[in-house]
Amino acid sequence: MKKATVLGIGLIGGSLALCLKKRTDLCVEGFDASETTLGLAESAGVIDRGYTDLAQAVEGADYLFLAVPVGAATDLLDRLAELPLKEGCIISDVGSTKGQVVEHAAGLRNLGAIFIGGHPMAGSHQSGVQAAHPLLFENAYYVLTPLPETPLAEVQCLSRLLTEATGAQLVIMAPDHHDRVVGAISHLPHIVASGLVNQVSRYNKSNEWFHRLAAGGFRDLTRVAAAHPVMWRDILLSNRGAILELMDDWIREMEEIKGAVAEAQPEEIESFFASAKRSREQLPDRKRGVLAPHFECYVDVPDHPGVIATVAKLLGNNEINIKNIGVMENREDREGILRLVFRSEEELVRARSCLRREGYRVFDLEEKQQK
Ligand SMILES: NC(=O)c1ccc[n+]([C@@H]2O[C@H](COP(=O)([O-])OP(=O)(O)OC[C@H]3O[C@@H](n4cnc5c(N)ncnc54)[C@H](O)[C@@H]3O)[C@@H](O)[C@H]2O)c1
Ligand SMILES: O=C(O)C(=O)C[C@]1(C(=O)O)C=C[C@@H](O)C=C1
Repeated sequence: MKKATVLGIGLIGGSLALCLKKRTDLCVEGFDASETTLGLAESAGVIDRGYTDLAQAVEGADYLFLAVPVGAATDLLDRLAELPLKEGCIISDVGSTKGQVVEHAAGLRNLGAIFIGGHPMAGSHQSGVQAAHPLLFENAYYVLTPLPETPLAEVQCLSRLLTEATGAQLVIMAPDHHDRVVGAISHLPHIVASGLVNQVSRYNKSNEWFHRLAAGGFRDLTRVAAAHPVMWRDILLSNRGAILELMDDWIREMEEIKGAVAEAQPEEIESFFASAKRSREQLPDRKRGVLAPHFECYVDVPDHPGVIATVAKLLGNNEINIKNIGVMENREDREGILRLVFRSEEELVRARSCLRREGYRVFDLEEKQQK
């Protein structure tokens, strides 16, 4: 039996381990600095076996996946280069930045394995193995960043394994291209969200109404600011070049709108919002992509345990099979939204009317985006 070892069994490593365990016939082992994490992961069936000893964890492995904060990934690669890895072993990672780790791996003479950078474009503000989920990467993009000299056979082999295990859509990109694009759509927005939270929190120290009145808009806009500070520290430190350029552009963008407000220019202000509205509405809908499940609906549900089972049972009793079920997390402290996917339009139509009969509010994708 072939073996994959995931190094770092947190949100992403745990989710990947679950994917590999559920959808491939690999033996899936784990390495983590925390014994408690390994114990949790073993007892929840996330990994077959866990180790705090790196040499034991990677011995005989056909695949290694580094899923630690990006600052720790380069150290781990150095340690791996000192160990006898299995001939032909493929090493990948899941880090949010690619330039630094890919360059570091290429510079390691004795790595004794093929390194191919990777980054699943799905995640959450949560962390730790408790938040791991086998459907986390379903339909998401999953970027691989091989170098021109990386053997094609290994890229194809890794790509096939990840497609089968995660249900994600694999794409190939150059590391620096990845870092600029992801810098703009993930890293800069994270800085802006955290900056907003810090600014309001300073005001709140002398007047508690700032936090009390923080409603849907502020909460939706800043959800990601609750993420793990170490992970984000490492992301910023490993993508400094791209992030500094993006921050300059952001400051210019703010200066422009500040100027329009200062000069009381209604047309400029309106055009600032109008162009943002147009672009926001044109953002591609991932769920309508190549892997698109077309027969889906969304359901408002109260945020209490057992609600997924209740909905699944109701549909099951009416002989409607759910192909996929997921909880959307974008509305903190309010009722949740379940996303239900069916195999046919006929099942979708019957599910809608069955749920509505029971008093659930059911809506489609466009309505969900307006919420
Ligand atoms: N969270 C997201 O949304 C997201 C999405 C895509 C990619 N990523 C990337 O995935 C990686 C992991 O992020 P996460 O959210 O799963 O973090 P996490 O905090 O949930 O998990 C990290 C795990 O690594 C372990 N660990 C840390 N340093 C270690 C070391 N030196 N040796 C052994 N174990 C170590 C921790 O004990 C923990 O179990 C990061 O590189 C991050 O950039 C995160
Ligand atoms: O959804 C979130 O909470 C995330 O922060 C996920 C997110 C992102 O910014 O989109 C965060 C970092 C990863 O590298 C990839 C995905």
